[in-house]
Amino acid sequence: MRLAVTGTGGQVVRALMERGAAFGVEVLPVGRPVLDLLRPESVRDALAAVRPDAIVSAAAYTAVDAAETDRRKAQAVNEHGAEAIALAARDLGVPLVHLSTDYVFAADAGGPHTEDAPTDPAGVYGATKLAGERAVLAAHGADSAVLRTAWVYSPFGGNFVKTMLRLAREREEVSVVADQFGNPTSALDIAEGVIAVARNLLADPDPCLRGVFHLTGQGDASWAQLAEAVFDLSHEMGGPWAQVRAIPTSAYPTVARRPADSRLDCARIAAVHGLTLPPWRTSLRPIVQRLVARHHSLNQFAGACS
Ligand SMILES: NC(=O)C1=CN([C@@H]2O[C@H](COP(=O)(O)OP(=O)(O)OC[C@H]3O[C@@H](n4cnc5c(N)ncnc54)[C@H](OP(=O)(O)O)[C@@H]3O)[C@@H](O)[C@H]2O)C=CC1
Ligand SMILES: Cc1cn([C@H]2C[C@H](O)[C@@H](COP(=O)(O)OP(=O)(O)O[C@H]3O[C@@H](C)C(=O)[C@@H](O)[C@H]3O)O2)c(=O)[nH]c1=O
Ligand SMILES: [Mg+2]
Repeated sequence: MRLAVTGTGGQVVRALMERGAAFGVEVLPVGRPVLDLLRPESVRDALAAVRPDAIVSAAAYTAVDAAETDRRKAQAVNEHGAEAIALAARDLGVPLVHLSTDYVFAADAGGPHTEDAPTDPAGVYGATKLAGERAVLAAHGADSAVLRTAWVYSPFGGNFVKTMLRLAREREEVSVVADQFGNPTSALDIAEGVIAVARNLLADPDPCLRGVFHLTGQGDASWAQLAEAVFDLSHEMGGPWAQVRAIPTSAYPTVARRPADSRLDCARIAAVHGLTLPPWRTSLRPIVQRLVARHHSLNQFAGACS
């Protein structure tokens, strides 16, 4: 299977590049400057050029706080860019797997949320991602799966787990909000899920396989619990450790409001696509291991040169 993926440096695209080979999938990253979601007219030809059997839409404007003051760009990428990809997939006659987010749910709604639960994004990022889901389903709903995932971490790009390890090197104590709950999810697990869904779409025209699905790691956490798990694993592996100081959201002001409980119910994708991701703590371990090991080897290198 030739799988075109939008973006080149993002967490999910890099996870797909790493995992693709093991699954017999040729992963073809297509990103800037050739495919630029701010130039929707660039999208169709860029994707057509790699002759994909299926397309994964993994590029997005993901800076949650910056989106609040950059609405036009967030909307251009997350809504109009997503629509351009769906129109291209429709033109090329190939299935589309589009990624979306738990931040489509309201700041104060209780989870776990099913796919049919009401959405009401608290911020611009979530609002533009929700508009993107709708644009994708309107353009190519007959052959698209929208996968809402959450709290993505990986050895790649920028993410909360990497931020926590950096802070643990700098400080003895890190204050982290303990009243926002979600489902931490490994980008490497998402990559495997995306490949499985793309295969199912190619193999079977059943409409039940299309539409919106929730796909996260098993189990939930607060950001403070996730930070604690990162520090404990890191410590066990000889990496940095810090004390987590559990704080309320009110003590950590951010530009964007975030959901207090964006936990996702993943029963539908389990029933329909036969897909369940591992518990987040299981997948976190090898990723912290890689990040700690990478830091050690960088330090050794720096030592050898000084
Ligand atoms: N990160 C998270 O915690 C979560 C992410 N998601 C969703 O999952 C998907 C993948 O997220 P993730 O891998 O973490 O994303 P990252 O933030 O790691 O990477 C963003 C990707 O989008 C690309 N991109 C941004 N702007 C443009 C543009 N104008 N034209 C082309 N490409 C662009 C980047 O390009 P470049 O390669 O050039 O850097 C990069 O590849 C997204 O749809 C996101 O909304 C859902 C839930 C949680
Ligand atoms: C860095 C830091 C963050 N926090 C808080 C702020 C916020 O409420 C929470 C998470 O912070 P971050 O900004 O790292 O995470 P955030 O950018 O909100 O992560 C989100 O990204 C988008 C793309 C998604 O789709 C979501 O699923 C989710 O993963 O932790 C602390 O309490 N202490 C800290 O030191
Ligand atoms: Mg962030």
